[in-house]
Amino acid sequence: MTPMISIEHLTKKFARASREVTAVDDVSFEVDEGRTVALLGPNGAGKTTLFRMLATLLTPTGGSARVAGADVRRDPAAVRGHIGYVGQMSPSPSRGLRAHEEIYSTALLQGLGRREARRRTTDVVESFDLGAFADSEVRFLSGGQRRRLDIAIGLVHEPRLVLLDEPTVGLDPDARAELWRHIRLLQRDRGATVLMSTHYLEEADALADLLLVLDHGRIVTSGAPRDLKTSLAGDVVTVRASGPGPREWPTDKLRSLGAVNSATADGDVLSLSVADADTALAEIVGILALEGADIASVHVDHATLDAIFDQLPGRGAR
Ligand SMILES: Nc1ncnc2c1ncn2[C@@H]1O[C@H](COP(=O)(O)OP(=O)(O)OP(=O)(O)O)[C@@H](O)[C@H]1O
Repeated sequence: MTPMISIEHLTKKFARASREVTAVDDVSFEVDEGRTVALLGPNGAGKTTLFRMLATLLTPTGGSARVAGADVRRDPAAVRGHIGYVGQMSPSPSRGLRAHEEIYSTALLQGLGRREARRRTTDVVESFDLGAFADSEVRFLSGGQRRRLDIAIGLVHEPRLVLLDEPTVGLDPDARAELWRHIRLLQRDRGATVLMSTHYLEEADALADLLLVLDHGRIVTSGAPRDLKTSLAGDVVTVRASGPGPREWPTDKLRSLGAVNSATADGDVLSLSVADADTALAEIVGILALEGADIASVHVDHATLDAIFDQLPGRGAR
């Protein structure tokens, strides 16, 4: 099956007065239809440049990018027909247009007939809860309202590939939750493929089934959120003993378990580093029970994506 996104050795250099900047540096990856992929990376990592090349708004300096088999350089019109792109910056509104008119005119521009354009406009106004300001002129909308409108405009023609560059920036918690729900529906009900960038790790964790971490234009790590967390960070299990008296924790036995990376004891407290607490906990508690340990509490700190980010090369320098 043709992948929805196929990128090979994609490179973009910008010529600046004094030097050349390589914004995207020999990036290759594929995304199958129906997946949700999050691009993570610090400011200036190259995320927006990558999106803009996929959206045919920037020409690559080297390598290739294809969307549903269509090449961004050779067949930009076909690429545009497949994608909905919501950039970081809102396009300037057409003078005097109201929110629902802006959506409708975009639907017409995308080649939909009038009746279908009207139906889809009503659909997105409803699903993005834009009713309260659908009749307002676009230039009078607040930043968050404008963001929701941009997203509705990007989705009105029901694209197969949705490109969302930091979609939840500026949204209040309700609007953000609503957008999360929408992204999940896009994937579940319509089988859409989503490529999104975000600075919110919990957002990537909640929505994406693959994370690509970009730094200085290159992919520095990639994988499913759960795999990255267990392989790079791991969970910490803390066990506290109850009652007074000296403790003899069975640290050697615990260390011999495949799932346990390390076990250290300090008085009443035993600390274990494990790849995945959900699967390791039963064995750990089983050994402690066999050894007659008096357990007062067991606490699990699940690995977070922040921990992975802290480990990335050059992280501390920024
Ligand atoms: N039009 C341009 N001309 C020159 N340099 C550019 C241009 N656009 C981007 N760059 C440079 O390319 C690099 C990557 O920028 P890009 O906007 O793609 O990063 P980003 O990961 O999207 O950052 P952010 O998280 O801040 O949005 C930066 O060094 C940026 O200054």
